Amino acid sequence: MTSNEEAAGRQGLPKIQTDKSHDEICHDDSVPTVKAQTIDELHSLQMKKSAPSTPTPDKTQDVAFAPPSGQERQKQQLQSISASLASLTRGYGPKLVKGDPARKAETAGVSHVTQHPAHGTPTISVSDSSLKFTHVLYNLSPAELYEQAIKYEKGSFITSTGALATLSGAKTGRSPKDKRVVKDETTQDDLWWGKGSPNIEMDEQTFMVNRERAVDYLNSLEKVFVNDQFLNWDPQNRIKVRIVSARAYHSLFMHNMCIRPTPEELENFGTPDFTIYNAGQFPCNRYTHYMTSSTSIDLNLARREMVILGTQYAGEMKKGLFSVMHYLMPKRQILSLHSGSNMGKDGDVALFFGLSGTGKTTLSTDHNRFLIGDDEHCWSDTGVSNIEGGCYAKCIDLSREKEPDIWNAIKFGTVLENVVFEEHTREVDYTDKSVTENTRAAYPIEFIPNAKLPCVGPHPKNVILLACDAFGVLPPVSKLSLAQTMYHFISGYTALVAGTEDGIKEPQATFSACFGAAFIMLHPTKYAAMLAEKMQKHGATGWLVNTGWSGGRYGVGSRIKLAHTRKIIDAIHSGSLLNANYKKTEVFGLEIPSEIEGVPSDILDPVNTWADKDAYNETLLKLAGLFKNNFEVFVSHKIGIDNNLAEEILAAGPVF
Ligand SMILES: Nc1ncnc2c1ncn2[C@@H]1O[C@H](COP(=O)(O)OP(=O)(O)OP(=O)(O)O)[C@@H](O)[C@H]1O
Ligand SMILES: O=C([O-])CC(=O)C(=O)O
Ligand SMILES: [Ca+2]
Ligand SMILES: [Mn+2]
Repeated sequence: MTSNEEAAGRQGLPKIQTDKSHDEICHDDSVPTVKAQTIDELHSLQMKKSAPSTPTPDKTQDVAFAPPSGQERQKQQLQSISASLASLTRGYGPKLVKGDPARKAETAGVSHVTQHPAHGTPTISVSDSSLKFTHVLYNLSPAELYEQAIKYEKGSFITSTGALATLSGAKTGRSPKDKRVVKDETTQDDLWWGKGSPNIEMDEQTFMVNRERAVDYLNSLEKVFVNDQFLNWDPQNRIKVRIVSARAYHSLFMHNMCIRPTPEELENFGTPDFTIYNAGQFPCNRYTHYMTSSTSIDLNLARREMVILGTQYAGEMKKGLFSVMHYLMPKRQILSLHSGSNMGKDGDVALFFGLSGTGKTTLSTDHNRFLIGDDEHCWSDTGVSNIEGGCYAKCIDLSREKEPDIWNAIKFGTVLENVVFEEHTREVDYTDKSVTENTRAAYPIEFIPNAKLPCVGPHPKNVILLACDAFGVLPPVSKLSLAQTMYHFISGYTALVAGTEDGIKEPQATFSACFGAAFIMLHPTKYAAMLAEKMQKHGATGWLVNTGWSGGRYGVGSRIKLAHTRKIIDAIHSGSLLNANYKKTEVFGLEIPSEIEGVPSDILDPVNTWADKDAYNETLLKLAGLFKNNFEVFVSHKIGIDNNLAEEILAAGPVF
């Protein structure tokens, strides 16, 4: 107190007198006090250490047969991660310690591992990197990842519904032109290369240069996130993946998108089958051979590794792993598919194929059916299995009324990418495209109330091909012959409307083989042949559903109402559409129904909805021409199904 204040006090308020006449001690409240003597002790009481999830070995057991102790297992785990992060020139990995570097008290007692060169002589540190420790944040929980993101990553906020809003940085979509695949003796013959292929080659040496760059970057950090998780719900064909990343956002994204191991599964995880090094904040070196920008997404199938430099868009990890599955699964006679999948109460399964934005997630998330998965599946001899453990929904113009299950899934634990929210209330404005049109929500599949867990189902009954036709000439629904299904599957038509692929802003017709050419590794006809064989064997019916324009092309007509598309899909699922009356359209030769419950009949034949019939015919022929041009490369290609079908497929395209 200053003397002025003292003076003011003396003049103003009366001096407080404490009554010391009573003997009792004065308590400021009546509740019992905490058991801690110091603040640090109090804080140490707040958090319980996680209990070990497997019993500690019985001391009386023979030591040789005893499972490793908790400490031993921790050490093995760190050794495995250190090996993952090893620089290939130095031959050994970084010194690791588990836990958050900000919580010194917690990490101090944890054992650390150093891996020295094989010859075993004591090493004299010749580089600064071998003097430092890297903290490993291993399979953190969503709550822990939220804290990491909010504390350390600019642009991380909790929205009013509890989701974690994040920014993916300069890239808000995938960069297919920056994808590279190592061409070696094996992949040279196995993979699809050249015109139309997504696999742009790089050599082994260049891969190593980029790998070293990513690993050095990650090792230079104080801490890295490591996720050990699974892909594929089919237990016989499960793949173990490790994701090393620098951002809590990336770790939470993959926590949601891959299958989450139980504590027991995690303890017995062992060596991963595939590892991603995500150094997305750090660019590749543009002077490196094969590099055409600062972004590089590199896949090395022989080493079972992927390196990401120069893009923080999390979808690269998801779709990078999907590419890997597109290689590994067909080797086992299992078909990998860019499709959603759901199942009715009677066990009828539907697949939803389609390029980005055509409705796989929206239409497979159906309140009346069980969701198996929204984007990536396998079709094996035993049925369908989801590759992933979560969904990745487009959020632009999301509404509670039209997509209630997706709306409700955006809660605590969900990653919300690139959305705009109100500064104070943190309410998200889903119509706002200020950051990007490709706003996304990534959530665990359990967030959908009627998810089918485990995410597997029997053989599909319906195969629905979705196309968002910006020309407005494809019918809202057509029933396909097997040959037509193959023709449209190989064509993979849509008109891209939004910017999922970086740089595409204006709508434009796209053909992408197997409805996902960006991710396939083998020639499209290999997947098509497998699909034909499976559909034939299990008696599945193919459908083409236009979720795009009606009443004119983009700019003139409007997008088909989601409510109408849902009615069409309902009629496919129930089997009622199979028995409707059909007529064949001109040019594309598509079978279209005359009526569907809940859908205005006049929209079923697109010619009815166009005011200008000449414009309709002109546009129809234009689109048919685009189909024909696109299919030319496949005409010379032998489609490895029986010869009759191969010829039928060629004849199943537009005739004009
Ligand atoms: N008639 C319609 N049918 C389906 N979707 C529609 C329709 N009209 C508008 N939409 C909107 O189109 C978008 C479809 O996106 P969705 O997330 O389902 O794409 P996707 O096929 O899953 O793509 P990706 O592979 O990129 O995840 C949603 O935003 C949905 O609200
Ligand atoms: O990969 C992405 O960014 C989103 C997606 O599902 C797709 O494009 O098919
Ligand atoms: Ca999707
Ligand atoms: Mn997709």
